[in-house]
Amino acid sequence: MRSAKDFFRPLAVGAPDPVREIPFRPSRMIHFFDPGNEKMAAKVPDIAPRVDVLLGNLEDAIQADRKQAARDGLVRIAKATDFGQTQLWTRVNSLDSPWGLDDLLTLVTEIGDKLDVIMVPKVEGAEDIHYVDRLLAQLEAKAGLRRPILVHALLETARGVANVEEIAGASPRMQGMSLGPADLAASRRMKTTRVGGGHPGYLVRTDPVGEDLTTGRHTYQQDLWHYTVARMVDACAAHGILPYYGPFGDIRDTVACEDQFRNAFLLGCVGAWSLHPVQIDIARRVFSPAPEEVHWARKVIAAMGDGTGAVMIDGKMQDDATVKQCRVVAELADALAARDPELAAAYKEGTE
Ligand SMILES: CC(C)(COP(=O)(O)OP(=O)(O)OC[C@H]1O[C@@H](n2cnc3c(N)ncnc32)[C@H](O)[C@@H]1OP(=O)(O)O)[C@@H](O)C(=O)NCCC(=O)NCCSC(=O)C[C@](C)(O)C(=O)O
Ligand SMILES: [Mg+2]
Repeated sequence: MRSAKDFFRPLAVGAPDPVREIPFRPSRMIHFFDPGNEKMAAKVPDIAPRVDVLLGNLEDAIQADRKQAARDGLVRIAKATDFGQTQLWTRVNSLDSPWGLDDLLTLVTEIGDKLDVIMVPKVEGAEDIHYVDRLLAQLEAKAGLRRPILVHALLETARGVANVEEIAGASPRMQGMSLGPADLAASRRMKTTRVGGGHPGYLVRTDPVGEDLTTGRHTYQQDLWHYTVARMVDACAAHGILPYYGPFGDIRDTVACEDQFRNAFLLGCVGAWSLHPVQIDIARRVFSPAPEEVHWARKVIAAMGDGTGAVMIDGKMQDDATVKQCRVVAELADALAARDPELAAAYKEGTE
């Protein structure tokens, strides 16, 4: 482990200084697209202003013989597009694949000035982040980049989950983490065949009434991802980085997608992935606090003065801890309002 004194030193001569804090930028939806797919690529100019993050995916879901086309497509699109306030991310191929090294070499050299974050899949431990950290520093120096590219880890192996805290703290570049439920399920030998979401077999049942075991007993489906998301949220919060729910593969089931996203939002995640245009507005709705919540939070903050003591508002006790929760909601609302004029108006209404 590096000494605390060296932690914020560049890892290559001429590389930009690492950031000391991860800036909070709205990232309610990380919209995935295949940069080698002409139909999807053609939609980029329309989609870019509607999403917080646009991610050119090079890894899974891109066929082996289309990897080069996807990489070249991303370079072309990044050079030709003005993304405005929208962040540009990529997911490179895994570090043990035949493509991961060339992805990093090409992208940092060609479009490093446009890329905000590189998502690294199948991160197993701090050693994977250390490898990427040094390589990025070398490439940034070579390309003459002025700001460091940040790194996002995909938590999708059992070993990655076991090492989640050390991954979160492995480098000042660590921007955040997403849950990768499909690979994680396989790695854990879970018996699901889905990409995220629940399963009807994972449930609890109410106790029997009398001798009859079969009737009058309600079942409640449980959240398969609660444990992992909660661990990821704690690891991220402890290291000042941002947690995200990942993909929801049942594109048609917009209702369950919204539920899964909302669970993650309530637990502390700042966003989720959209795999299809239909999921963009779901993520926007879920990861933007409701105007009533924002108005309530501001009311509590105003009533709590210097933030200490206890007061009663609408029959509910408020104190030093509730005002902190309210600040989380109000600060998120301010950050989102600065990006989204419709939200700014909704958050303002009723407060004047
Ligand atoms: C699901 C698919 C095949 C359905 O694609 P489709 O063409 O069958 O759907 P559609 O409803 O017919 O599409 C309508 C229109 O929207 C376009 N379109 C469709 N999707 C997009 C998009 N994302 N961005 C931009 N445009 C899109 C599509 O091209 C079409 O255009 P058209 O009207 O001109 O014909 C398609 O949406 C897709 O490929 N999405 C991305 C999939 C992806 O990135 N998967 C990897 C992430 S999940 C993952 O990796 C797991 C993880 C984390 O690693 C782990 O848990 O382990
Ligand atoms: Mg995966």
